[in-house]
Amino acid sequence: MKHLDDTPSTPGKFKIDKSPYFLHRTRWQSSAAKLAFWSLVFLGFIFIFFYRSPSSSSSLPAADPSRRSLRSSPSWGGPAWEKRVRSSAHVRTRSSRGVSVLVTGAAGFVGTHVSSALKRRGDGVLGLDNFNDYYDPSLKRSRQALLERGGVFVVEGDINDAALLKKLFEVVPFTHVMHLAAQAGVRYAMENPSSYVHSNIAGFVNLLEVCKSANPQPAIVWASSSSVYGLNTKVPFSEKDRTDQPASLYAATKKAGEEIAHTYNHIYGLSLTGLRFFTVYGPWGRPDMAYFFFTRDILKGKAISVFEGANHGTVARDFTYIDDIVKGCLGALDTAEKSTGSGGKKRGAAQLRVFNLGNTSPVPVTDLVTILERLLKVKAKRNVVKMPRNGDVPFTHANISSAQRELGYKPTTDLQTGLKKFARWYLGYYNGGKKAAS
Ligand SMILES: O=C(O)[C@H]1O[C@H](OP(=O)(O)OP(=O)(O)OC[C@H]2O[C@@H](n3ccc(=O)[nH]c3=O)[C@H](O)[C@@H]2O)[C@H](O)[C@@H](O)[C@@H]1O
Repeated sequence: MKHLDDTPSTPGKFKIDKSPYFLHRTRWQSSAAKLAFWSLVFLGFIFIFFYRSPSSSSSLPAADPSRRSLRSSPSWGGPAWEKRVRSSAHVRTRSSRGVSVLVTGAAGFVGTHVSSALKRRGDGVLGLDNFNDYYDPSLKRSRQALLERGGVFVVEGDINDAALLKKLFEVVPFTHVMHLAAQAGVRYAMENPSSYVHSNIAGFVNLLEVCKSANPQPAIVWASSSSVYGLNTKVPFSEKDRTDQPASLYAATKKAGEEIAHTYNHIYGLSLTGLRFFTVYGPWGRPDMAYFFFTRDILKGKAISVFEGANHGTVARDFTYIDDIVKGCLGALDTAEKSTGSGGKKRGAAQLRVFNLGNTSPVPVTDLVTILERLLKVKAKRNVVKMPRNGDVPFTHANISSAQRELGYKPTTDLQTGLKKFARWYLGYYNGGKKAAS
């Protein structure tokens, strides 16, 4: 699989296979032939309906409510589907270290990059994504198309769908789960709080329930967030610092995830590693993030709001480039110890870890805008406004010594270099900025 930076990425460039075929005109010789034809079509429909119906491929009783919700979700199941699942999750590397990973949120920004990196090195990867419309789903579909060309099948489904998750574990004994599916975004939590509870808490618990019962249990690496440091003022943020003052509901759900991870590790022996990502950016990124929509608005000539802190204080972020984050994720998977339970029973103490994955050099948001202006060759229309009370924190700064020591994590991309790669991708994907991101 090619590296994601090098991939031609304009949505219009994805070619739909158009196999040449010919329509043969058939002259019906008799009405008996017509009758036979339509009877066959009818029988074909009946066969497809029963064969592909999930209810025919699951052993759960019909009264199970999770199965009812399944009826409204996209269809899954059946031998052809299982074959695709198995083939995508098949380990191709000759090394005995090859892993078979279920990546949730695979059509998301980090999920696409991690899935692609795992596949490139020969690991088995199966993606799962619900393709929700928090941001433009066509970007997620483009990422999916990219992954599928590289041999990664992305199953369309939700982490709250227990029957689907169980089925996936029945088909593939995943050694690892890379759990990246989440409701992201700090500010949106004020608009749609329940979506955070649904994905980041209920969905996570549902996934852990299935993992704890799986035999063998997988090791789980999952995305926490730098936002758990909340109102902490001690810098740089270390994993030992307090995280009991979240400033947003988003942060609170990620913090809750860390506590939930502790519980499942303690009771069931699940091996769990949480990664606190620090403002990840790069090609194929998230349109809800500032660097992304600043780029869109600068190119459109639209004014952008640049936040400042109290008393004209600087607002800064420890922006971290996606390739560095991917290396951290792979380091976490490679050093994850096996879970110790089986079939829901703990047999010994299991690994429980949390790491900062940041860049260790915070950059003011005003500097981010200046770099974008230089790269896009367009002057931004800046409105400097007081940071609204919407869950944002004034600055982040990671201490990464723990990840360095345990995962071999060493970020190497500064903001200037990373944004250059992002801008190149953005201009290619959105046709020189003429086709604006939504
Ligand atoms: O590191 C993290 O844990 C989090 O990083 C980002 O959250 P954030 O750092 O707030 O990233 P952006 O929303 O892209 O904001 C970046 C900076 O731009 C500022 N900003 C944002 C929006 C705006 O209109 N103007 C503006 O100046 C923000 O205050 C912030 O300092 C992600 O959106 C979260 O999902 C993630 O968990």
